[in-house]
Amino acid sequence: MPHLIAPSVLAANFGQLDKDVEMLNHSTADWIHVDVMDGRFVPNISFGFPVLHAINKVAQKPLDVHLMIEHPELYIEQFRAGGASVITVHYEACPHLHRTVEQIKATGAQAGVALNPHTPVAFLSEIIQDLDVVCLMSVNPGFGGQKFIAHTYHKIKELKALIESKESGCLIEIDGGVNQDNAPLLLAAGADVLVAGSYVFNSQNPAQTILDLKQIKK
Ligand SMILES: O=C(CO)[C@H](O)[C@H](O)COP(=O)(O)O
Repeated sequence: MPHLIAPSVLAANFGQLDKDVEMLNHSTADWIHVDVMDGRFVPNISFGFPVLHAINKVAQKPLDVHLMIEHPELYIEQFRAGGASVITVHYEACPHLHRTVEQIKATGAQAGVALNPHTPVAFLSEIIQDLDVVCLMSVNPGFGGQKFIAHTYHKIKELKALIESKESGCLIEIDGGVNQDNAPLLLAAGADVLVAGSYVFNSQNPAQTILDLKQIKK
């Protein structure tokens, strides 16, 4: 399967979010990654429902909604109603992860689970068959523009082995500090979806940058 590119609108220009989403519509981006932060699970606050609705009005690509929030189970249906196609919750925020994953799937959305950099891949061994996406955080969540953490490569390999051993069809998504230098190595290690925020939106030509990431050979 060709890899997917999911630009993160956390790094978009807020004065022209609608124009940036229009640009993504006409680009080779596959998904639009929306980071939701609550100021509790992570030390930053980003989008809530009104912004998600505004993005969804313009977006013609699936919205990949990443919930960096405590108690995500309280809001799953609202995020789905706001246009989320993929809903990703954090392993570290979900004591009843199986129930929360079932709740996401019951809405018709694809279910993702994100792991912080320090969380072992093996913690997903009993739920990997139920997941559509595993998002490996390659920075500590909360902010765009951080430095990529290199031990992500070995987590990708471990996750790939777990997915194969359990015959799961889930995708491996990498989020944080992705750029043209590390993207080929991430894909070679087994990544399927690359989230990129500042690398795309701070570039001279974001659509071309997305195309360049898309055209990397595995
Ligand atoms: O939200 C994030 C961390 O919580 C991500 O880093 C963001 O989705 C991507 O931004 P960047 O490519 O600038 O790291």
